[in-house]
Amino acid sequence: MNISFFKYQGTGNDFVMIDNRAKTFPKEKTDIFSQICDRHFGIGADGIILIEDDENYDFEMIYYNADGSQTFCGNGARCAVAFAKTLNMIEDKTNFIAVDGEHFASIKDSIVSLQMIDVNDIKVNENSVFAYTGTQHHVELVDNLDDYPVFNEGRKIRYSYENPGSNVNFVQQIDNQTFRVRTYEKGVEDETLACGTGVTAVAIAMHKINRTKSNIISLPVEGGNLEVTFTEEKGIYKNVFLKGPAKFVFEGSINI
Ligand SMILES: N[C@@H](CCC[C@H](N)C(=O)O)C(=O)O
Repeated sequence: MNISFFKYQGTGNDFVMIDNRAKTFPKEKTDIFSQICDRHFGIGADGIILIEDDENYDFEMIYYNADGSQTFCGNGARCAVAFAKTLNMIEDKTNFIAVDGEHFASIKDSIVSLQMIDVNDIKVNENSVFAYTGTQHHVELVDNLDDYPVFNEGRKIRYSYENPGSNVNFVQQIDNQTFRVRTYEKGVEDETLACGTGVTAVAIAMHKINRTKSNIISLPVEGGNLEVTFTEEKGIYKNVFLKGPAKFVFEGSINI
């Protein structure tokens, strides 16, 4: 079967985007996701996104990690918005639906600002914070992020959470509103260059534990820079926005 695809990246978190409005993509083939995402034998990507029509929203975004598991993806959603615009499904603003609920987003000059779900599932532990931002995130401050063994430590922590586990974000504070982040992603089972739901969890966690009083947080990641803004009311984080670049890389077709 020949499948047309478009490759996008958001701060180096990379995705294969498929226009599945005709519903021809064989989602039921469980190994298709790992085949396509394989960086040697496939196209290579952290995940795959299907764009489908929806009765009540501009589109539905369906996200699969490289191993075929399904969840929400912040950078993937920002890329989905850029892709939907090139498909002429939206103009500069959109309401779309994903596995964690509805999202609003706007796009200007390849910068996508994405509204995330309200965040109220936050647990402060002795040396870490857990936050659910559309998917599971462990957040931990470390001293020297450059030399930190993100893969080995991330993998251990990822499996210390009950199924489906957790993504793991290691953080270094740079100033009173800037936090550098490196993330081990479950479902990719590796460090990625950026994680949108991850930096959202970091921004909220750092506010929650009083590392910052700002509600505009800059988050340098391995693949660029992201920004998270929010309001906080009685411990619930609302109006949470993730902002950063989302770019087309190349298009093609693959025989699978
Ligand atoms: N990179 C993503 C998160 C993708 C999902 C994650 N691997 C999981 O399984 O929870 C992002 O930008 O949010």
